[in-house]
Amino acid sequence: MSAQKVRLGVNIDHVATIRNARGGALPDPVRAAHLAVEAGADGITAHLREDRRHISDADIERLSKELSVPLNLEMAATEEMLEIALRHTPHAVCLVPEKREERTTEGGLDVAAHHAHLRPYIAALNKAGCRVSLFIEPDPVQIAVAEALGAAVVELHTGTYCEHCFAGRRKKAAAELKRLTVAAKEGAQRGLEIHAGHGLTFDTVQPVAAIAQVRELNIGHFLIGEAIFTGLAEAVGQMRALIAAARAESAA
Ligand SMILES: CC(=O)[C@@H](O)[C@H](O)COP(=O)(O)O
Ligand SMILES: NCC(=O)COP(=O)(O)O
Repeated sequence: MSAQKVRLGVNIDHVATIRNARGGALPDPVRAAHLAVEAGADGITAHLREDRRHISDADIERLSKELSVPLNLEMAATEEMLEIALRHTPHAVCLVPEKREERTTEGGLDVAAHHAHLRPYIAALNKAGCRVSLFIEPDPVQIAVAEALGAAVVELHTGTYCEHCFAGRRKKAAAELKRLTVAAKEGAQRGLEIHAGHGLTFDTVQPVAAIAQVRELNIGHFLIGEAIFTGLAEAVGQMRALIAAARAESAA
């Protein structure tokens, strides 16, 4: 059986984190985006946070104008962000939960709890031609609600799986991987496109890439960190190769 390709979306947020540490223009996250594309990224992901701690409005404007690959704009489901998304109409909008005091995204968006707010919000994005993705936990209720809300895509949160891996909690990691696998199957059966991401590294990516229904992985923090040591092109190329190998092996 031939393996279907898993797209790699490179998240460039943390190039902007380094830039913002000094308040100037360097390093330029848009330059990193172009480099990632040259190295084989199929798309670019950028999270415009309410507090603008990394990606800025100007970055989104430049990415929207300059990219030759799809832009996946991650954002909280606020009125301010809706206005920005409708102005730029990126290829995809991924709705994520956001807390100002968190260090990073701590889990999936509870689409079941927020369905009344999300229904018209997603409809407005769909109407504008944006492909709506919901960043959720690998949970059957969340999957069912995502479908009912009219999202085209769910991005399954892999952060818990990665944390268990790093801490050496092998049984818990295996259980979380199972949850991801079951959720991916359930989502695909409901007609949703399955993406996954958060916290993935060279060591954790392959079991997730091997899940048959996964079509796209979004990876950022690790790749930008690895780029310090090997360069971004090498880091992206190595990640691409690991994903392709895992996919080929699972299809064999
Ligand atoms: C939603 C998500 O997983 C990404 O946005 C990622 O977390 C990078 O952004 P932060 O590091 O600011 O959370
Ligand atoms: N949605 C996940 C993403 O874009 C990248 O997350 P991370 O690799 O920076 O943790």
